[in-house]
Amino acid sequence: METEAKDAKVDLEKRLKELGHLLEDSRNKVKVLEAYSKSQKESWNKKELIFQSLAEFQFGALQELRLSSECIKREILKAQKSYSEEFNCLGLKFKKLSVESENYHLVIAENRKLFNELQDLKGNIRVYCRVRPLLSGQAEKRTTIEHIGENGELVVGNPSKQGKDGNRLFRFNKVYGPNATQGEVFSDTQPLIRCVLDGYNVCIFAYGQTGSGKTYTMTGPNGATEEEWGVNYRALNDLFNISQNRSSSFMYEVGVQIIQYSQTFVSLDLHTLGIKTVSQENGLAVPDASMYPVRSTSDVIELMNIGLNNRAVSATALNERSSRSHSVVSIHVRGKDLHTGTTSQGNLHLVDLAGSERVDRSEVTGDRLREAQHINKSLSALGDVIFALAQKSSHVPYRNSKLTQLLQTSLGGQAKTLMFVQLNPDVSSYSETVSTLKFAERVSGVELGAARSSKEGNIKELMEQVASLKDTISKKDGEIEQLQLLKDLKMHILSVDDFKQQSRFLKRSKYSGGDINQDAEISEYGDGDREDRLSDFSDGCVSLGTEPDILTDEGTKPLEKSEKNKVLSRSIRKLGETTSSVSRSLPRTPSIRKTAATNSISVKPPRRWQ
Ligand SMILES: Nc1ncnc2c1ncn2[C@@H]1O[C@H](COP(=O)(O)OP(=O)(O)OP(=O)(O)O)[C@@H](O)[C@H]1O
Repeated sequence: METEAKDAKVDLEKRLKELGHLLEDSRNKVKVLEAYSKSQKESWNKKELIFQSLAEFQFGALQELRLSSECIKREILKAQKSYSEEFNCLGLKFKKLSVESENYHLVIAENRKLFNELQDLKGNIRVYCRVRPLLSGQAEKRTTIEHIGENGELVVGNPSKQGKDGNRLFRFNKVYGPNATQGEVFSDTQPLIRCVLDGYNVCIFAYGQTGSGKTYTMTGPNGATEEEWGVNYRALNDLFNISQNRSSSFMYEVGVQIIQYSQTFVSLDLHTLGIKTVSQENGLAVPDASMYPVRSTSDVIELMNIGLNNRAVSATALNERSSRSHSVVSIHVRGKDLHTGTTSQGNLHLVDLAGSERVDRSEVTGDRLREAQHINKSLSALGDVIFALAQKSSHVPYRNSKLTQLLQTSLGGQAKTLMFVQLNPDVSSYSETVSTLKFAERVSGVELGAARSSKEGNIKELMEQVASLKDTISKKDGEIEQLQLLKDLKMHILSVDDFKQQSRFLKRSKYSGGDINQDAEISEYGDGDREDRLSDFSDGCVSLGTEPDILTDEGTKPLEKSEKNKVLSRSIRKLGETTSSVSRSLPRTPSIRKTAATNSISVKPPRRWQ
């Protein structure tokens, strides 16, 4: 038992020791845990502080946000208010605009008419003279041109006579010196292009000795840049640009015809002249006389280039690239007014004539000589045709020729014609220069007789026309004022209608215990006053669009129909007087007639042209 007790004691001591170790371990663990929890606590405290400051910061930011959102709300309300005010204002302006736009088309039509009249006043044949510069090979030579005036004067000096005795003065509508650019030359032609779109025929010729710059003026130099473009390209560009700008009110169809009068035609008699194209003669792929629909300048240029490349050209001693044929580019424009449905047809003919030449100087022989003689013959025939037509002679030579027919349309009163007279300033060309100028002087002299008399001799007639134009403008102003008044009346009547309704409502509310002051306020606008104002308007005006009731002194009851009609007819009569006096005072203009069979429009020229 003692042994057992000893063993048990040893066991117990052993266990005690183990327990002591365990206790020690636990104490250590407790210490570690305490340290850990302390550090955790510290970190939590730190985090708490951070959160707190963050929360404070966010709270502050929130406050700021709230303030700014209130500010924004206020701003939005303000903006909304100002928007609605602006919308109201815009609405009013829009109303005004819509009224004005109704008159816009009338004003545009009037403007077009006045523009064409202005062109008429300038005469239906204009002759512009262009002196080309001396070319590099001619730089040493002397010029025959002594003076170019601002108003179309040109003085040419005879190189074989000394001093002023050899000088000769010519007068044209305009003379361009050697430094004139292609753009400057076109600027005076430009107004005529608009006429084509307004249904007129316009014919632009270039005439002059070989090598004097006809092709340069009409087309430009070979491979021309946009700056160097001649009248043809610029005219087409303008034509398409203007038609594009008018596309909201007009629809245009443009067709092009290119006719090359080849050199052989002159050997046929001009009597039997048919349109012969190079293609028909040489089997080349060039446009014939049929019409090609086109949509843009480049379409036309493409066609013209094909024509140009195949134009009969050859070198003479005077021009290394001389045109041996007449070239006519005809642009046919059919327009339709989208508002009225009326149609019009205008044509633009661009004619580059073959150069005239003195056979001995151009050193041509054989076939070329025959050709030159034919060209000269055809140009002198052209002169005869122009004079016969311009002088309204009953005997027009070469009546059946296409060129004569073209000229007939151009000079016969329905068209505006422009002739570029080209000059080579070189002294050796003096005699050709003088004969060209004499030809041009005859052309401008014959037909411009009328135009010039309106410019110089008949200043009185011109003054009268200007005065009547001014009169028309002031009448138009009056009309606009009337229209404005009508608009005001309409607005006024609408507000009176509102007022009527309001008044009825308030009267009703008076009996049902409405505000007496309000009624007193209403009666201040008394019916008599309203009637006065209305009768002021109804005397001078007629209603636009929907017809408002015309009020009697009861204010609410419309006038009897007959009475109303009386007021209206009085107003219409008054307005009619204004418009008829406007139309009476309008100067003579081409009248547009609708032909029943074709439903197309023919433009009757003013009498001065016939
Ligand atoms: N205003 C100008 N500025 C510069 N060069 C010009 C001008 N006018 C003509 N020329 C030049 O003069 C030469 C002859 O011009 P162009 O071929 O146009 O004459 P043309 O009258 O058409 O001749 P033709 O009747 O023989 O065809 C060309 O080399 C052309 O480039």
